[in-house]
Amino acid sequence: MGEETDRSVKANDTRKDGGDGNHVSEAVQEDSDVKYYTLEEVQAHNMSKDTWLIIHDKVYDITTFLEEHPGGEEVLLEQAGTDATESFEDVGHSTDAREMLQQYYIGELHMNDRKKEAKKEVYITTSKESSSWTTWLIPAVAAAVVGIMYRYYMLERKSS
Ligand code: HEM
Repeated sequence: MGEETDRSVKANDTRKDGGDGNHVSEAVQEDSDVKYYTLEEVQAHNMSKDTWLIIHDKVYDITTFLEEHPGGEEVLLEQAGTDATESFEDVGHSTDAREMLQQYYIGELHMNDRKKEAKKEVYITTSKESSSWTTWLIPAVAAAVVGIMYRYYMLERKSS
């Protein structure tokens, strides 16, 4: 496994990318212990003696788990070296199964190889916008004032 260790990109190894070392971003420094693997590297581990797969952009070495998998070794080998997120989710694995994943975690899929998720629409609500209670309270108070004035006006007219 020496080869992939050498090729794998360490999160804080920015100098490799031609950086001058002065521009190491804080976000990258935070998880400097995390190991990043390219899709190509993961794909190389596609056999029963050496089985990696990707689930939700995390890389797992499940070689020792193959025989233990309640769903059988076959299904895992079919996914070996690939992104198995969809198949994993399709089965509807239990919370226990999800917790088991941690034991086999070896790193993260490199950012460049991550599937671009459909852009999530993010709505930022400011105090001027609709969620504020003032949006309905002000018209309600205005309507009540107009109603009261109208009643007074009618009473006034009747009495004169
Ligand atoms: C390391 C990753 C995986 C772990 C830790 C894992 C774990 C488990 C566990 C604990 C179960 C028993 C049922 C449950 O608790 O949900 C199970 C069942 C199963 N798994 Fe996985 N699994 C993994 C990956 C996969 C993948 C990638 C596939 C699909 C290709 C798969 C297919 C199945 C199937 C078909 C069953 C049997 C479901 C049934 O009989 O109802 N698993 N798995």
